Amino acid sequence: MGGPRNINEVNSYLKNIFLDRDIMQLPMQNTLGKFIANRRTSKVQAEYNLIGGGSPIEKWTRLQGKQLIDKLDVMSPETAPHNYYVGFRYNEPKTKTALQNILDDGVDRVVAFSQYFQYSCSTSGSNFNDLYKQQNELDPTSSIKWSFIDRWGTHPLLIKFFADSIQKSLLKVDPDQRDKTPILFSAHSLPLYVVLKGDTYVNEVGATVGCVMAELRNRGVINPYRLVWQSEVGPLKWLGPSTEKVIEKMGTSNLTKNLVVVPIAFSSDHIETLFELGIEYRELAKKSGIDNFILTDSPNDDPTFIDCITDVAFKHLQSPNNSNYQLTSRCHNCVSEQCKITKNWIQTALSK
Ligand SMILES: C=CC1=C(C)c2cc3[nH]c(cc4nc(cc5[nH]c(cc1n2)c(C)c5CCC(=O)O)C(CCC(=O)O)=C4C)c(C)c3C=C
Ligand SMILES: [Fe+2]
Ligand SMILES: [Fe+2]
Repeated sequence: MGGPRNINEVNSYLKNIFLDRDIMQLPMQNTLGKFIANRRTSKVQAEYNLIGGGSPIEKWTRLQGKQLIDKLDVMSPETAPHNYYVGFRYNEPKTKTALQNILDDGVDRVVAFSQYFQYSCSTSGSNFNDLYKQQNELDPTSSIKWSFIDRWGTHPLLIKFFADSIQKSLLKVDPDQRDKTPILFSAHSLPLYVVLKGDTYVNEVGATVGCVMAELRNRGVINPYRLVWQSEVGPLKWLGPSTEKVIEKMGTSNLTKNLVVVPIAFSSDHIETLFELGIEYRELAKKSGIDNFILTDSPNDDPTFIDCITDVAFKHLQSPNNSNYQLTSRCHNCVSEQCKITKNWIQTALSK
């Protein structure tokens, strides 16, 4: 996704999002997309101001990349030296910039590693579509051997990371209330038409939650849990129940005074965790009667998480075709010509 590095980049960042037909299809997209972006700019700028004046997503992604390659050099000397390049979708450093750097460095073997754990056409799919377009333009003779890591939402170390951080958070609840405290898994929502088209994201987020809860049950944790959806934006209908409404109701109906909230679909901190959950919903919870609102840490540079991405990359390098039969299959009702072209390219790239 990427994020604005300062508030002057917010408007162009939002325009890039709302003009991308892979993330949102609007009538008269060129006009309506720009209109929504312009109308949203000052509100979003104020939110970025509250989290330090820009998104920390690049800082975290670079820290993750650096630690990943250092570990890989030791674990997989036969594929060393490893390097990492950051390719964001809506702000610099974009995929085009990353690819230009890759070509300038004379690299001939690249793994496109999506940092979304769960696959959606609106996120990883949009990035792979953009990657196809950029490589077609900058490297038309295909000097690079590509392979792809598209989803890893049930990796055992990812599950361990979330289970550990939930257990750590539950310790912040009084022992007599601890077992009753609800665990609220919150993921970025999708417009309903994307879900109905057959996008696999919702199922994949459910699978992550299922594995985390199975791990916690194994450890004797008996708390109730729910999966809820955050960050709706624009005029479409979105998948619910919404994180905001569930928090409010849990508080006003006196269901609980303690709540553990787990951002389950983000690999690092940014506006959706730091502002929306950490500031906006924390205040809402307080107003609604929830005194103890506990937000679990994002993966960022947590050692278990770094071990997780390293293991995902390591196993992939040993067997690069691992998960790609799923990647080359299309949504049941996908009508995007670009998805078809990209998936054909991926199939061809893999058989090279
Ligand atoms: C799993 C992650 C994400 C999904 C799924 C997703 C879908 C999605 N997002 C929008 C629109 C916006 N997203 C915005 C910010 C944003 N989104 C994600 C992740 C997912 N989006 C992240 C990590 C971020 C934050 C980036 C940062 O701060 O560094 C924004 C901009 C902020 C705002 O205006 O609130 C928009 C807009 C749509 C339409 C969509 C599904 C189709
Ligand atoms: Fe988003
Ligand atoms: Fe698709």
